[in-house]
Amino acid sequence: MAVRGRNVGLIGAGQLGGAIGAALLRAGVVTQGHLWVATRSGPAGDLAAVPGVNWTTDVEMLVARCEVILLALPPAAGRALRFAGAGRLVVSVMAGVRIDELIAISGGARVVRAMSSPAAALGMAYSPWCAGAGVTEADRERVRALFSACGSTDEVPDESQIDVFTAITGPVPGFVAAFADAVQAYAQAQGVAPDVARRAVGQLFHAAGATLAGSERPAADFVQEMVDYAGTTAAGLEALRAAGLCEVVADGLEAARRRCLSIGRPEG
Ligand SMILES: NC(=O)C1=CN([C@@H]2O[C@H](COP(=O)(O)OP(=O)(O)OC[C@H]3O[C@@H](n4cnc5c(N)ncnc54)[C@H](O)[C@@H]3O)[C@@H](O)[C@H]2O)C=CC1
Ligand SMILES: O=C(O)[C@@H]1CCC=N1
Repeated sequence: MAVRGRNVGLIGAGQLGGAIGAALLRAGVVTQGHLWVATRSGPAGDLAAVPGVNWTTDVEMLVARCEVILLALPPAAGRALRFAGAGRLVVSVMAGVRIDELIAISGGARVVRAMSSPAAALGMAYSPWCAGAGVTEADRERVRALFSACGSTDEVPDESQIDVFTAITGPVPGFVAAFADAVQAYAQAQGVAPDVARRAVGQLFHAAGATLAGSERPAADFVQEMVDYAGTTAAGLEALRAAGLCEVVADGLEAARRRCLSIGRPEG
């Protein structure tokens, strides 16, 4: 295993860091006793209940002991951080913090800018990543091992794509919850009881997610099949297209992507 037996340091154990830490331990990518976690105030979140985690508030001590450092702090706190990370693999999941900033934070060149999501706790996150120039092939294997424990993962060639994925796959349930809420509100407006509407929407998105995730086919194929079927759903899909669904979704995701460029910065 590319990471097994090595000390891994996690800075930040909140919504995302806690989910990633739990995923690494559950998958055995990091063995008990080899996970060091730094927070502002010691043991925190779900990880606090996990045996064998080494807790600290001393980032430098964590860095001194660990070969791989995961940064899961808020962007502003991350940008303010400095540690002696030269010679270590540093992997960040902080929104908007660029590779050049990670080099300044860590003092090293083996930096990876990534994105993940709290779905890592379920082993269902999507974790894209972009490697800085100092990252070796062995480092790439370690990054794949870390993020395979969280769900699925891809290396991308251009770090600007990490902003795109911060918008799309960072939040879970994220924008899908907004669509589900609209569906539930429609059902309730038609007289369906809230608990029935909620159960129906939960099952719908569970089944739809499993269908889409279990196929290599583009989602457009599934849409076209329903249009070609020319039944009730086709009428609804035509109405959604006419109302500009794709454009509205793109506008929302673009607003989130643009926010990546400013979040946690003095002007942001
Ligand atoms: N929550 C989410 O759904 C997602 C979050 N992210 C990114 O993950 C990062 C963490 O976000 P969350 O987990 O939601 O934040 P959070 O607020 O839930 O947790 C932040 C953690 O960082 C620790 N921390 C803050 N400053 C620190 C410092 N100076 N030294 C050591 N520890 C420090 C806190 O003690 C806490 O454990 C952010 O950069 C965010 O953009 C990315 C994708 C999804
Ligand atoms: O909304 C946020 O800022 C964080 C980063 C991506 C998902 N959640």
